Amino acid sequence: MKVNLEQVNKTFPKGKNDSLHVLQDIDLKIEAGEFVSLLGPSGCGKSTILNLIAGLDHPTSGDVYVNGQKVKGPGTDRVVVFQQGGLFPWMNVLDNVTYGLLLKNMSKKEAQEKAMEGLRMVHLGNFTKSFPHELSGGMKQRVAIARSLVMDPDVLLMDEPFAALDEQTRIILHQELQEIWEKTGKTILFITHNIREALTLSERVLLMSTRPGAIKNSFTVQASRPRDPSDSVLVQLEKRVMSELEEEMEKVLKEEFGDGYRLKTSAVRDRNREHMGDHI
Ligand SMILES: Nc1ncnc2c1ncn2[C@@H]1O[C@H](COP(=O)(O)OP(=O)(O)OP(=O)(O)O)[C@@H](O)[C@H]1O
Repeated sequence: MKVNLEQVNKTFPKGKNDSLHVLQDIDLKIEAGEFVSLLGPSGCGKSTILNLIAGLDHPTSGDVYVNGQKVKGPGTDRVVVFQQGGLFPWMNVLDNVTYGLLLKNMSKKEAQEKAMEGLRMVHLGNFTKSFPHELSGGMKQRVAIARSLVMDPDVLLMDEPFAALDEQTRIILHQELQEIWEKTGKTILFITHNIREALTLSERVLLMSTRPGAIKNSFTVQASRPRDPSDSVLVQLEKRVMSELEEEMEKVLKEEFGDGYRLKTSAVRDRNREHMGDHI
């Protein structure tokens, strides 16, 4: 077992005397080499789970294990790729990717060779001297992915890494990430709001219920790769996931707008398609 959460609860303090129960009794297992997506309505605690695995925060109760070891803080066995790649603007692409390796006391020559390998994997071998401001959003995220991969983490944690990108770029990055996953066999936990994105990329999609977040259902995606969104397996699965996600979204909206609120059932579907460049 690569990642294991056992009965994890997380509560944040809210104001002086109140608290917010964000995660409830989360049991989550990810096998070595698995690509798992975490899908759920806004605020259900997806990023909180990722932060707990990354060791950026601690559970209120329950335990988080990576490689059988209890997570006590951040470690080089786990790397996070965020929505904004967080590149150093004053460093060129090669230096950005080399940076973490030099911190591991690798020689400059070896670090640069490894960085070049990572950059070639994301097809940016010709952009080593460019600075982040000279790159498109998609290229910046590819540098961020290369920077994470060269650290050779056991687990790659991706928190909506493509959410800020345009549709075409996102589709290209989906292809690249699938290739990277197949080539490296990394264990990946990928957070997204987007059903199609989750189904295109993952072997397993975990659907979370609204706050306090719990794992509501797990869907195994058995479509062949490279994935084609029109594959009948994916289309059928998308419908099932969508109807369950709609239930959760309706709960969130009722909380926000009052009990009389009814979600138009097409709204989630249209939003997902719009996100994925499918303007039907
Ligand atoms: N450090 C914190 N202190 C207080 N509340 C927090 C903290 N971090 C997250 N929360 C709250 O916990 C809830 C879950 O947040 P989280 O970011 O994990 O949700 P999410 O499912 O990733 O949401 P989204 O999809 O909108 O990014 C939210 O209501 C958020 O406001």
